[in-house]
Amino acid sequence: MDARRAVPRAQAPWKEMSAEELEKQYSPSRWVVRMEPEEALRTFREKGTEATKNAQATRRCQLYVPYGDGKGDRMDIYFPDTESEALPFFLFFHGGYWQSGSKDQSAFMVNPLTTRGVAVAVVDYDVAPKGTLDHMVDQVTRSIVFIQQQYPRNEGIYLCGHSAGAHLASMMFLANWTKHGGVPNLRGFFLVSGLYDLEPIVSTSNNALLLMTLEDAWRNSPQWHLDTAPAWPADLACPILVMVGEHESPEFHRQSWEFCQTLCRAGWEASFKKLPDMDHFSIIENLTKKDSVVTQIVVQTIFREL
Ligand SMILES: N[C@@H](CC(=O)c1ccccc1NC=O)C(=O)O
Repeated sequence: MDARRAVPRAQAPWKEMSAEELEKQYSPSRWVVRMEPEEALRTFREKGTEATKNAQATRRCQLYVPYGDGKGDRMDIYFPDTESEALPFFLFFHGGYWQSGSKDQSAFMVNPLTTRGVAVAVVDYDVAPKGTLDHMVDQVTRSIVFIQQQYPRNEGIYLCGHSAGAHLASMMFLANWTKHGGVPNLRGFFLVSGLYDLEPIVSTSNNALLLMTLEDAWRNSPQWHLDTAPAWPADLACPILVMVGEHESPEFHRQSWEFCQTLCRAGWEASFKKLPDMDHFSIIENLTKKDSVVTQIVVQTIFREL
């Protein structure tokens, strides 16, 4: 084999795929083994909605908190029973390919985390077609600065994103915090089933509402910009967990693995975790259970840091 051809091929297997195969690789529900795709999506929405209703009925919370002037700049904050502002904060950014999902169906982790003394903020952002990728990245940045300003005594801000939300959280490695008026006390990242190179998605049906150009995809792909990112004021030792389910497509595995390697090369303390038996949706559904592997990983990471 010609070695000069072998290298780029090995780096971008998706470039060799048919349109049909690419579409399948970037359709997470088609890789779920425990049920049919439609049922997996419906179950995920139902469990998220139920967990949110339950969280709002049982926890001390503030709903529709504005983190900016935009109509969509809203978050729900859930608190532990202890009346203190010196808490760790866990910020969750939902998935849905930047075009669906909302805070109202995403409060999966509230009960297990607030019980352990962690405040949870579930953040809304303007999904497409209303919002562009750049706007969503800006909203996520502002939501984090807002928490830092509201709770300056926090014991660490932990970001968790699922899928498209993991992408938005990972864009924070490129953020210019001084421009946004404050350096947040970021202490850890949980990147679940995320996308870090958006170029393959441009030519899939996921782009029909998003309408991102190749240039938008490039600008918003942390995989390609970590080396040249502005120096980060936060402690580089903060843990980053890059997680993916066993039952996800080879492209989702590759995206997580390669991003984790890029983070490590850039000096971050990143680790890759393939969760056995999990798929794109069950990973997050398991955050409702205090004893699940994924909840344990989150809790142990937060409390090891404190
Ligand atoms: N059309 C997608 C839906 C999807 O990917 C998704 C749905 C809910 C929450 C996260 C998702 N994925 C990425 O953001 C699928 O085939 O599964």
